[in-house]
Amino acid sequence: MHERNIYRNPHNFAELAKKHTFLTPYLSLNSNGVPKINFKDQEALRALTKALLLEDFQLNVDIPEDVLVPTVPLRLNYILWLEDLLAWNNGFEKSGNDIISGIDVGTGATAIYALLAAKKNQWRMVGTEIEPESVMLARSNVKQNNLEQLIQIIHVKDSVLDQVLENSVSNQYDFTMCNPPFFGNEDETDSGAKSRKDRPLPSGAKTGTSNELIYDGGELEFICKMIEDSQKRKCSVRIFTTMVGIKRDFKELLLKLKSVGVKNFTTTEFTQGKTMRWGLAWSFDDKIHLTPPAQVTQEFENVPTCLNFENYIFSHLQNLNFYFLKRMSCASEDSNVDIGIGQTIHFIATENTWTGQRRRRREMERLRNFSSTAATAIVNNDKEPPRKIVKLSEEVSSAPQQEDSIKSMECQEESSEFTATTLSSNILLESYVQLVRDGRHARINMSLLGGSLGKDGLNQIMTYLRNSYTRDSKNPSTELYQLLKY
Ligand SMILES: C[S@@+](CC[C@H](N)C(=O)[O-])C[C@H]1O[C@@H](n2cnc3c(N)ncnc32)[C@H](O)[C@@H]1O
Repeated sequence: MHERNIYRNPHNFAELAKKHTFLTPYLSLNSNGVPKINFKDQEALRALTKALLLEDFQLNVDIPEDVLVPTVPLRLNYILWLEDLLAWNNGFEKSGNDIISGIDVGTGATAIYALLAAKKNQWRMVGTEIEPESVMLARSNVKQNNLEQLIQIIHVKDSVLDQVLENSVSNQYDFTMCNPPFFGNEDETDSGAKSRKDRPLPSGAKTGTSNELIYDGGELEFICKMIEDSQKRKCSVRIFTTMVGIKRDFKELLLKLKSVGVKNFTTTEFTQGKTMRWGLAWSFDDKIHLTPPAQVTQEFENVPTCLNFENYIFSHLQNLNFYFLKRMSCASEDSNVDIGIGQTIHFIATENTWTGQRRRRREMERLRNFSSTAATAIVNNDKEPPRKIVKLSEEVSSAPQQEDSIKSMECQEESSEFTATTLSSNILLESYVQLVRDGRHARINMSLLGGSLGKDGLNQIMTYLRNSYTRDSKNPSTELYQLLKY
């Protein structure tokens, strides 16, 4: 189970039933006198799902008889994985009204994924569904939870992604998700040999109408169609994902991805008790992270409260002639990457201005002692990159991110003109730098986005920042240190 899944520890059914009394009739005692639920009883499963959604997500959901009863822990695993995928890409730098937006293909009568995503993360969701009855029930569940602002349920005809993405624009959706119909025909839905062997049913009761569970050709065919559709609409969605129920389907699915030109894909495992499912994610954008990006972290203790640490580090990076694409304030206690409260800077380095700094400083020191005129001449010959300490205005540190990015770029030296040619020609390093300040404790977390230097480059810059800070804190009369005091 995902490490953030709140259901990692066993449920306390007695406590749950005290608050949600409709669960009480389904409780019995095991041999140790501990309350248990019979997961093979569909009614009990339905009551448990309703109680968990109410208790943990304040979602009031109707699950009519004979429709698939979604198990909450397994569904939550998928949502948590999507959170990870988004966090590895810094949430695609959303802010304000520009919120995360996803599609749940085959949302079902309960619209469970759309409801969880909207309620837990305030993501904007479109749920697609082919069964008219399920569309009606899903809409009613959305309305009942006052989530119409965030969730739209679309009735699709015979299409997997084509119809919902028909009039979409570039990057309109951050992700798609899907729990595909599992079976190829009616016979397979009997919990007979084939289904047990290929896609073991959850150890609980078999629930769901035939139409919900069957697709001609089974999940393999459904996901292959989804992959084909994704190629046609590759610009509309950043990350396509689906659940996979039969492990051996991966072989064909990966071949299918290759056949449509996908190089960037990943798989994951979802487990809930004895039930095992898998996740498949792919993107046509090779810069999107589907696995955690390389990271380098440095902690700083006893940072003087009078020092504006974020601006201090930002100024150092600025003096290295980096290009700043964006600067964002972040306050995400709940975030997947535990970054607390602070700032994130997205930068690109196209020239190595950070190594050999100590040698340059010593050289300068020596020359200063020798003769100021001679020093100027020799330093110029040494092609010392232009240095300018920029005092950042309060406005820059607190302004909304779009303006930040422009202002940050305006703060650059003239020599750092930001052009597409420079960028594409020689990117040494592209990174997010997260700066977190908590009283006298500070943390810098750098995540690699790209560039020829890779993680080595991150380590070099972190060393440079650590050494600069150690030096400046021993000698707080330095110009930079003074300028960046509150
Ligand atoms: C296994 S159920 C998943 C339901 C729900 N998402 C869940 O996880 O509990 C698959 C759903 O996909 C729907 N479905 C089948 N073909 C579809 C299509 N082409 N487009 C959208 N939904 C489809 C079925 O009606 C069913 O509700």
